[in-house]
Amino acid sequence: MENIIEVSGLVKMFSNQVALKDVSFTVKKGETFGFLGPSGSGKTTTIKILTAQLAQTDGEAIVFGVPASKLRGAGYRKKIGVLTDNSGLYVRLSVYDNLKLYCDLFDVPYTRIDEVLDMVNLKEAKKKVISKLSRGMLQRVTLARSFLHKPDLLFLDEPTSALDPVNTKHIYKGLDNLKEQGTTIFLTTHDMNEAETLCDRVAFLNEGKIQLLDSPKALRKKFSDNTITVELADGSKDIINRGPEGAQVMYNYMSENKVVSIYSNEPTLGDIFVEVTGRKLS
Ligand SMILES: Nc1ncnc2c1ncn2[C@@H]1O[C@H](COP(=O)(O)OP(=O)(O)OP(=O)(O)O)[C@@H](O)[C@H]1O
Repeated sequence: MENIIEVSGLVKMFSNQVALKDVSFTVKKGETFGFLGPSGSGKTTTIKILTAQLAQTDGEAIVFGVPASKLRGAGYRKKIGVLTDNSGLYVRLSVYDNLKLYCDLFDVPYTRIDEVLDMVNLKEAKKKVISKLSRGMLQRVTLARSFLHKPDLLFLDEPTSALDPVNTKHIYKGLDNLKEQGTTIFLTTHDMNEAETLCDRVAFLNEGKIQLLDSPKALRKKFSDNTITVELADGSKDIINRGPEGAQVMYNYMSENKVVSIYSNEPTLGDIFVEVTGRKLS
């Protein structure tokens, strides 16, 4: 499968401080790639390098087959969408008028505005002035703007950090839609459920390096202790091993009608991150 992003040996220093020590990964066309790490681990710095807003100190960052630093032309601008905490919106204009400006910039018909506002559940606020929006509403307008022009590659830096669960779910549906249309998504988040829900693969960034990279499912399997917990009718719990011995124990419980519920002890992505790095994600 074609690689849309190829990063190898990426280093970024700010004065004497190392933000990225040695980062390497690839992102395939059409995948949703989660870039996870604790605060200050270099996620935003990586997005800025990949979108030509910052120059790396060393290493390679290739996007669409060219060095990221060369992505400045109008052709590339149309292929890439970016959501960061810098909203880039005119605070005295309405939501609609802001998006109209971006339609003009990207040569997109105004009919697209209602489509993207629908995707972020914000149709009713279209006439509101930006300065009067709540933090969550502002995040949704910024998100709508980031994919207004149907980019091939979308960078989302913590897209749901200010949203309530209903809007978060709505956004997930919208992102699924974009994925179905072939958009490649590079996503940073602190929210491990979000990563599990949206991402085909996740990379754990810590201390300037990638510590793990795989699909959430493969990581959970790799770090599983191969046990399941059985909750019994008397309120007690038994942890049993998978395999023939555990099967016999399970059979006995079942035939004595003692089983209330059974669940797997696979770790969450958050558990795995803590185990590998000894650090919490937020
Ligand atoms: N312009 C800058 N000048 C100096 N240091 C910077 C600059 N930008 C980032 N840093 C430092 O680089 C490191 C990585 O920052 P970055 O913003 O990439 O982290 P992050 O993983 O995105 O964090 P968060 O999850 O809090 O957004 C931090 O130590 C930060 O202080």
